[in-house]
Amino acid sequence: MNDSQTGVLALEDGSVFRGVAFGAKKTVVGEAVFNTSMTGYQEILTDPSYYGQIITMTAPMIGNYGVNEEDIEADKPMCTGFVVRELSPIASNWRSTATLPEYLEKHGIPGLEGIDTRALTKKLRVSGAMKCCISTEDISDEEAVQRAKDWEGIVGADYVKEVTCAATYVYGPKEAGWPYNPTRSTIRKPAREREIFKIAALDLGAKKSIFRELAFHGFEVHVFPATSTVEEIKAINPDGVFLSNGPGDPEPVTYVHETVRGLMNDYPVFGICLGHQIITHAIGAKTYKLKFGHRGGNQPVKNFETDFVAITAHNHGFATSEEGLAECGAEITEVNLNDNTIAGIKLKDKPVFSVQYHPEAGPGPSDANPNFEKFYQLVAQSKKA
Ligand SMILES: NC(=O)CC[C@H](N)C(=O)O
Repeated sequence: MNDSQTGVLALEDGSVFRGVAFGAKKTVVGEAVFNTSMTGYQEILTDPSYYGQIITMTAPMIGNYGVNEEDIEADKPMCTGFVVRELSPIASNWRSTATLPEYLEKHGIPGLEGIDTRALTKKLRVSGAMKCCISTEDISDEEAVQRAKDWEGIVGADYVKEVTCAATYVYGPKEAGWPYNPTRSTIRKPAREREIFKIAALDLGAKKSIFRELAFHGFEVHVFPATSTVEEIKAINPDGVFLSNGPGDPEPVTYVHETVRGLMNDYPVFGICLGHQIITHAIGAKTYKLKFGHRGGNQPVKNFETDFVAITAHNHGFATSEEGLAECGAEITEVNLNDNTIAGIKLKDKPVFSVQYHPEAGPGPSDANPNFEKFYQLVAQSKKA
């Protein structure tokens, strides 16, 4: 390590970690969060829900299999910065087209290695998610701490408008490579010989794998920008409505709450993560910021309707509040067994349901995948009725 390689990570509480710079040469500020997934760093980097965040991976070695053209949730990395304990000196995989540092450099994302990620994670667990600055340039510890403190933070900011699509597009079984997608390394059982339903999806910062799963289950997904109006969505006469994941605080995006309020009475609705939090607000209930959030692939969720526990993928820093939920017409269907936070809700008198976790995984276990089939059946039933 020489001086030009030293980088710094500073937290708003004054803690400073020094490490080795990789990726882009830059100074950035964001929310420090940690992800406990063992693999899937490329999906994590490109998940738009990480917009505004500096991700620390708790797995001790990252970068071993490089990066490829397929395992992406968006066309470029969406997080603000990336922190690892040890960057693998070798990137080895038959699908790999570049190394992790090359990829981050190309897309202007700074990375740090050699950070004591265990100490950092413990700090975040005790104190909660914190404002953070990482720099791969030559700045002092004091300046890095000051920059972290000066950052306005994620609460109250609308990040959805930064990551939603610019125009409407269609992603159906055909676009997903039906009957199977030969560019994916796994051949998926498609929605063969079943009726294809047309759904409208509000793109709040959607992961590609969610639309892929919807398409594989028999949905032609008409993707709409987050600012689309109720009239624009109703104009395509959809069979159902889907609300995607997305970054930031669910509370300030009131224009999305209103759109969903205007659709909820007329269509079956399914929401994932931010989509779940948006349904919460649309019915008049509340969300709150979790201390340090859930990010990883091993979160146990109990479903009261099936009595099953699923191991699920999570990436969220906010959660639905139990307060006032029943009065607003919702029922809790699932809870996270680690901390009893709400992991799923449904409306008592409407075909509307949502989950806080990620049934598409990407990366993570597929235990919760049946949620997509549940939505398909809900749409099929309401079409018949
Ligand atoms: N993955 C998501 O959709 C995240 C939702 C929201 N931004 C949160 O952090 O809670």
